[in-house]
Amino acid sequence: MSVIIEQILDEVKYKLSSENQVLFISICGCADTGKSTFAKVIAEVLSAMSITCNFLSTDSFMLERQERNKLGISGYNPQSLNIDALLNVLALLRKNQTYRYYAYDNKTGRNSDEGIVMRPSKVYIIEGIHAFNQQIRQHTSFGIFIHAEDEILRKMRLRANVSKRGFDEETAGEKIASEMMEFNAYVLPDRHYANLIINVDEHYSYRIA
Ligand SMILES: Nc1ncnc2c1ncn2[C@@H]1O[C@H](COP(=O)(O)OP(=O)(O)OP(=O)(O)O)[C@@H](O)[C@H]1O
Ligand SMILES: O=C(CO)[C@H](O)[C@H](O)COP(=O)(O)O
Repeated sequence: MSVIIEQILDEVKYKLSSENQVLFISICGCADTGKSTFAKVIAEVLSAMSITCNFLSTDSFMLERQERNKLGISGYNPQSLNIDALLNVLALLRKNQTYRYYAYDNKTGRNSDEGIVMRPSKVYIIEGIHAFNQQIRQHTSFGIFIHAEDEILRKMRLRANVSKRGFDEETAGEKIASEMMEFNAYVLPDRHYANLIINVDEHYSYRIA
């Protein structure tokens, strides 16, 4: 992991010095591959080096779970994303404006009522299953895709459906097959846009692909 973080740090430092503006990094990949955990680690390491960094999940701009279920779509379906709201936020952040957002909570399937204030920073990490959306890509300078074999992705989802989402063992596996079909159709093809592809295993061990 530390070698990967070092590579990302080098890239961030280079981009910050050459682009001289707010830097957006994106982290994309299948559900539960550790994107938000990875984003937090990068943000902490950068902050420790006095490079201010915040992160934002595209989940916070998706239809809530109940609405997706009503439409019969998973989060991977682009129809689930409020792209205009997300683009407005990126425009605000680029102008160094403070922004309050309502984070999506996988346990409740809803956005939290309590806002999180995001203060201006030099680097923003946009992480989530829509982080490589075509219109988001226009704003990002460096894209990371976290990937694994299909079987491992299913295992991770099953485990997180219990531990992170609080589903019971019986319902935990119900939607995985249809969700994976939408992941393969809508998200996976965009991995080609990544500057860095990282493979993850079921123990959250990361290596550069
Ligand atoms: N390095 C790690 N070591 C151990 N467990 C981890 C690690 N990274 C993530 N996890 C666990 O795996 C689960 C998924 O992680 P996380 O929420 O970061 O994934 P994600 O890709 O952001 O998910 P989402 O689909 O909500 O975007 C969580 O329960 C988290 O605690
Ligand atoms: O959208 C997803 C997959 O479909 C992602 O897992 C996202 O984190 C939100 O999903 P969920 O409502 O299933 O917790």
